[in-house]
Amino acid sequence: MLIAAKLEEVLAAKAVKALIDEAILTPKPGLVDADNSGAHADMSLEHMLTSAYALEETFREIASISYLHPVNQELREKIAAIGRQGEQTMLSATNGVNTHKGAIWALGLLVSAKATNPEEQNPIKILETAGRIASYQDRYRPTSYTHGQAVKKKYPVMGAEEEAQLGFPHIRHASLPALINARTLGKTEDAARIDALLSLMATVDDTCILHRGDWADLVEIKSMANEFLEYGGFATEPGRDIFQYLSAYCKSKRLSPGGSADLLAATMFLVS
Ligand SMILES: CC(C)(COP(=O)(O)OP(=O)(O)OC[C@H]1O[C@@H](n2cnc3c(N)ncnc32)[C@H](O[C@H]2O[C@H](COP(=O)(O)OP(=O)(O)OP(=O)(O)O)[C@@H](O)[C@H]2O)[C@@H]1O)[C@@H](O)C(=O)NCCC(=O)NCCS
Ligand SMILES: Nc1ncnc2[nH]cnc12
Repeated sequence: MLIAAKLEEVLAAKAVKALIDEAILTPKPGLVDADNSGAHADMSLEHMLTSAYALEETFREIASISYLHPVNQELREKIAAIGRQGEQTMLSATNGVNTHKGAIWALGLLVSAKATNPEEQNPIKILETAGRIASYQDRYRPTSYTHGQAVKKKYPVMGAEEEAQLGFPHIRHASLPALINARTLGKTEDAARIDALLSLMATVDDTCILHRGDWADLVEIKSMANEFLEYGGFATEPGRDIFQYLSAYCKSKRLSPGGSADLLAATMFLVS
């Protein structure tokens, strides 16, 4: 078994690598990538990378506090405090740009889950443990109103919180199988990751999309992402065409699938 100090380093490095791999994956519809900033006027690749590196200490602290810790209310509240501090670290590093709030949440929970039982290798079990941790009430949660809360008042959707509490169903049923299938089919790693991202965009009720856009936008984006996958992705001309159309749609309407991007990073953390 890895000793605690080494485990902290390994898990924090893996979480940061997942954030970097997600940021540099190119092309991505509506998201910041190595070519452009997608639907974002205030965010660049530099913001994403600076934020990722700044968060290493946050993930290390989460791993350290979670090491062999029982899954209980105390653990939930300890990592919530570190996660909230991590959000401040992110905002300081990016001059106030919200690059990774959802990713701190998802990856923070996965780092914690893995550290509670370092022997566990099965991604599904790690997701289940993360779901159990997320299901304890966070009694010190600030009362401030978030975009996710505003969206959930308007539409009957699950946001980032429910996604985690249910053990990340979209990772289990969409991105993890999509990534593994694409690798098995011999696709390049970038093509496999793009398939995984689009499998999330085809299914996730992304509160980032619903906050900037509306229900019709979410339906349209899901439908185009589905078509991309059905056409065989970048391997076919109709697949490439629909990807261009989806990217143009997101950019012209300022729509960003930030929640799907976070879940892709979480997927890569599990099966790097
Ligand atoms: C419980 C929390 C998840 C808070 O949840 P809530 O829904 O209240 O909070 P939000 O502020 O809306 O943030 C949730 C972020 O999660 C991502 N996301 C969205 N939809 C989903 C989904 N269906 N499944 C999974 N993840 C999802 C998304 O993050 C990305 O988008 C961010 C930018 O989004 P947004 O704020 O809307 O846009 P801005 O650019 O800021 O504004 P505009 O320009 O549009 O005006 C970006 O950061 C991506 O990461 C959502 O934003 C949880 O966060 C919490 O309580 N944390 C406290 C600490 C804690 O307990 N930690 C424990 C583990 S560390
Ligand atoms: N690549 C990306 N672009 C914009 N928002 C994001 N949130 C997480 N990853 C992102």
